[in-house]
This record gives sequence, C-alpha cells and structure tokens, in this order.
Amino acid sequence: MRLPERFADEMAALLGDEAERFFASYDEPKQAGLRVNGLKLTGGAYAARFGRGGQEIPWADGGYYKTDEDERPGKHPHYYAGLYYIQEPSAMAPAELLGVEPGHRVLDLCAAPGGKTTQLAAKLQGRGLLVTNDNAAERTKALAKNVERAGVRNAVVTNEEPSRLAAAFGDLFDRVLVDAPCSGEGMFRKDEDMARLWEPNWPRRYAAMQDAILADAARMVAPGGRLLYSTCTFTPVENEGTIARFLAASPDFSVVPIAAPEAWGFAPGRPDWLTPEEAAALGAERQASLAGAVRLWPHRCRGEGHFAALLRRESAEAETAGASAGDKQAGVSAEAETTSASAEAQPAETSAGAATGDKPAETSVWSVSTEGHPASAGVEATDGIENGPSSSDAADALGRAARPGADRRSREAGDRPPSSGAGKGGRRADRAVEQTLPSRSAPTRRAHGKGASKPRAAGAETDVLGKFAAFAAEALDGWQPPGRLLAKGDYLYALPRELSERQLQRLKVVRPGWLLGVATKHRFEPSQALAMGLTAGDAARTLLLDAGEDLALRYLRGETLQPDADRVTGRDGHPSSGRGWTLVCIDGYPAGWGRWDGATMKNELLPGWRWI
Ligand SMILES: C[S@@+](CC[C@H](N)C(=O)[O-])C[C@H]1O[C@@H](n2cnc3c(N)ncnc32)[C@H](O)[C@@H]1O
Repeated sequence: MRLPERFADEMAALLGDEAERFFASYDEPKQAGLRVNGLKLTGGAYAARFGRGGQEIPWADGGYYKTDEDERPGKHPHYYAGLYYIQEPSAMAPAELLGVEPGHRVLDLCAAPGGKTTQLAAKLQGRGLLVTNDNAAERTKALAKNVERAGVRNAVVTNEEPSRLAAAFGDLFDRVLVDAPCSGEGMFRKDEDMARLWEPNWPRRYAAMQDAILADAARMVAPGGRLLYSTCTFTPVENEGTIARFLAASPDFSVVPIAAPEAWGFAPGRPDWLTPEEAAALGAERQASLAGAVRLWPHRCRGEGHFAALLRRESAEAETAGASAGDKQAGVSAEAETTSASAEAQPAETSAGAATGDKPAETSVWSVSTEGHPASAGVEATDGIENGPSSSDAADALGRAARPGADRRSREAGDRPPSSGAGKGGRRADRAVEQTLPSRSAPTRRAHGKGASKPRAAGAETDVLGKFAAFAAEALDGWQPPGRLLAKGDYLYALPRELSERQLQRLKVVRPGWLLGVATKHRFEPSQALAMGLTAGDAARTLLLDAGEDLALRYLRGETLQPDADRVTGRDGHPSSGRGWTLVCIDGYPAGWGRWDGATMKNELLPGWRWI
C-alpha cells in the first residue's frame, strides 16, 4: 500500500534495522477479530456451544481472531443479540491492561463508538459504575447503542468536554481510560483512507489535544487509582511524548510497568525517542520509566499499531497495600494500590429511601438528550464497527482542532444544554423525581390522558412508575431493576447507585443510566435497552428462536411472526397462556420485544435495531 512519504521517512529513521520488517507488514493482511461479550457468556462457553470463535487473542478475554475471510460476523444473529463486539485485536489491549474489577468506578473518556466501553462493562460484570463519554454528539448515538446492545446496565453516557466532567465528578474514578484521538498511523493497513488523509502536521496537533485531555482526565483519578492512556498511532510525540509532558507536570502520577508476556509480541515504550526538551523536563528516572509502556507493532504482534501506558496516582495508603488481583489479570507488574471498589454486588434496590444522600436536587437542570431515545434509535454513526478511529474520526477530530471557527462552535456547543432540555431562553429546569417502585399489589395510578410527547406536569412522573410497575408485574413476573429508579419526563431509567443525580447536573447526558422504557398515554413501552440487559429467565414470556432458523432472521428484519403457539413459553418452559410483551430470544439471549396475542407476535424491534 502507499504510505505517506513523510510518515515513511520518519518511521525508517526511528526503526533503523527493524524498518524493513515494519514496511513489509503492510503487505500482510490486516488483523480483525471479535470479542465475546463477557456480560452474556465467556469466550470459552461461546466457542464450545456454538463452534465459533477460532484462534484466541492472547491478551483479550473472549477475544478471537477472524480467520475466515468470507465470514461476516456483523451479519450473524448473535451479533444482534449482543453476544460479541467486532473489534480489531490490538484495540482489545487497553481496556484489558487497565485492570478493572467488579465494583470499580470507571470512566471511559473518549469512548465512541464504544468498543472499549463494552469491554470495560464486561469487566465490571454489572457492579460499580461506568461513565462513558465522547465529546462528539453524533458519535455518542453509536456509543449509547453499542452500550445497549451489549446489555450494559450500569453505564451513564455523556457528551461532554473532559474539563466539564472533571468539574462535575472530581477524583471519583478508580479507573480511567483515555483512548485518545490521535493521528491514527497504526490504522493505515486497516483503513487506507487514513493513510491518504494523513498530514505531517497531524501528530503535533493531536499531541496538543492529548495534553489537554490527559490533564483533565488525571483530575478524575482517585488517589491510588489508575489511568490507561492509549493511541493507535506510532509517532513518539503522541505517545511517550504525551506521557512525558504529562508526568513533568504531574508529580503525583507515575508509570506502572506493563508486564506483557513475551509471546504477545508487545514491545516496550521508547524513552529514547523523547525530544531533548521532553526528556530534560522529566529527569532520568521518570524518563526511564516510560519503557514500562507498550507498543504494539504490526510486524511484532498479531494486530494493528497501538500504544498504551498505564499510570497510577499516588496515595498514602498504597505504600502498605498489597498487589491487586487486577494487576495479575492484566499482566501488570505487582504494585500497591487502593481503590474504592466495593467487594460485593449490591442487591437490587428500588427504594428511594435507601439511596441516602442522593436526594434529587430541587432545581436539577440536566436533561437527557432525546437523540438516542427509542423514537430516534435508528440514527447512528457507526453501527457494529469496531473501535479505533476511522478516517472519518480523524477528519472529525482534526476538523475541530484545525478549523478555528469549527473549534469555537464546538466549544460553544459544549457549553450549551442539549436541545431537548433547552427552551429559547436557556435550560429547562426539569424536576427529576426519584421514586419507590410501587409494589405489585399497590394500585397503579391511571394515566393522565396525555400523550408521551406532551410535557407532563411536575409530579406526573409517578405515573411512569405506576405504568412500569404494571408492565413489570405482567411481563417480567416481579423482576425489579437494579440501582435507583429515576423518572425523567416520560422516560424511566435505573441509575447506578454510585452517582448522585446532583453530579449530573449541568452535564449533557445521553443516558443517565439504563433506559427501561417510556410511558405512553396508555401503557409502559419497554426499551430495546431493557430487553438487551435482561436474561431470558427474567421474562414472564419468551419466544425462543434458534439463530439458524428462518423465524430468527424474520424477527430481526422486523416482520410480524406467527410461531406455533406452544413456542411462546413461560418461565417453567411450558406454553404460556399469557398475552402481551414477550421477550424474543435467539439461542437463549434476548434480541428484542414482541407482543403476543395468542396467534401473532407483533414485532417491536425498532427500525434502527433491525437486520439490514
Ligand atoms: C480513538 S477514538 C475512541 C475509540 C473508542 N475508545 C472505542 O474503543 O470505540 C477517539 C475518540 O475521542 C473523541 N474525542 C476527541 N476529542 C475529545 C475530547 N476533547 N473529549 C472527549 N472525547 C474526544 C473522538 O470523538 C473519538 O470518538
């Protein structure tokens, strides 16, 4: 393939003897993979049960190389059921190296379209908190959708600048991932457009963006917590250089050496590639520590180009604490740390009373963008495409940095409230109501006779809860969502307990938690996100389809189905006499909703979630 001349010259100078092998790698096929969704099942279980998978990616739990050229994993029913994410193998390394454990509070700062976010969510196993953010509004639609497809229940999706998140959250997070916007040199083999668009001034421009992002990200790391910085580019100024400039200004952070097994083929970071200024500002010891970062070269390991550095924020307690299990899992050399991870999963809780200290603010002003809500869930930027920037990402990100007008507009937009919450004169003062879910026996309030699109009076949100309770009693047989329930207008969410609503004030929030559904005039309509986050056993009624059967494809295409009535079964596995919302599952995993009337299954799969 044709590489940009300046890039090739620079790589030849950096790599010396190795350059020939590096350039030869561009004649090899690009690496592709998929990662089984650990929220649903393990990679081993997936491979054993379905005979799919293949060769394991050694550094990624549930990661498999795509070896069959003809295979189209994005066109398999399992993809629609959220059983895996299509992801380039090297891109699976950063989230793996961060050492996330269930219960951690995790921030994914530059997250769209969400490959690493879904991986982090799997590490959390539904416990703790995942705040996932991207400053590009359009891209957060794909992010929210990928979070939902994966069945993530403890994520908050935001569309913010890092500085505004830092102001809102402070040093809340045990783990922070900064998968930074970069010049994307490591993706040239995967996406030739990246090579075509690349310009010699990109690395420096991205480096300036990375410096700003990293400084804000660091403010959000709890003492003793960790930050993983990654790029998919080779140039030192965006890798060791960014870390060196950051460390020079941040004495409370240090590099945690990544001890990757030799068989993975990861190479050490290169402190010797710092500029004299970067090196001088750092001092010899901290400079040498940069060798603890890793470089993933396409001629040395089986993946595209990446860089990752793991940083740790000091804490007094850490000096005496032992090495964490996360270190061992992540292949990170043992060292002391403290985190605020809760050891055990919290039981489901729907009582507002138990969420002490998290009382809704009287004048909460955050509002949820309607962009990703069911009505518009069909709109998305990158569906099913794995992570890492594409040529359009790069152009987007660079466009913001390169065109002063565009940059100013985006900054200004970042200061505005989302359209859904803003009236002409500014932010709408939504009053969030946190409520106890009425018990199944409690009388359900009647609807107010207002359509879902019409504004509701303050307090009318109780009706959302009543309708949800009626829905849950009938269709979910008493199942209760985890976290705290929050009715926001007609929408109902389950909020992770680790965040208070107060902390979301003034942020652009795409999802304040797990979107359960929306109350319409006459009923509660469960969301696709709810379906994807449930298990087949949670539903009172299921239609169980096999991935290979025609009905499964027809369901995914949005067709009305007429299955044999005895295929709609209750929890006991026997034919159900019930009618109404039914969880449609493929190979045992939810794919969406249907409505069963005893003969026909009305297809409730939203257009944006269908097989196209
Ligand atoms: C390498 S991509 C992220 C890929 C993603 N982590 C994944 O695994 O799917 C970098 C992302 O950073 C976002 N970005 C650029 N500048 C940002 C900023 N100042 N704050 C937050 N996100 C930013 C871009 O919109 C882009 O989606």
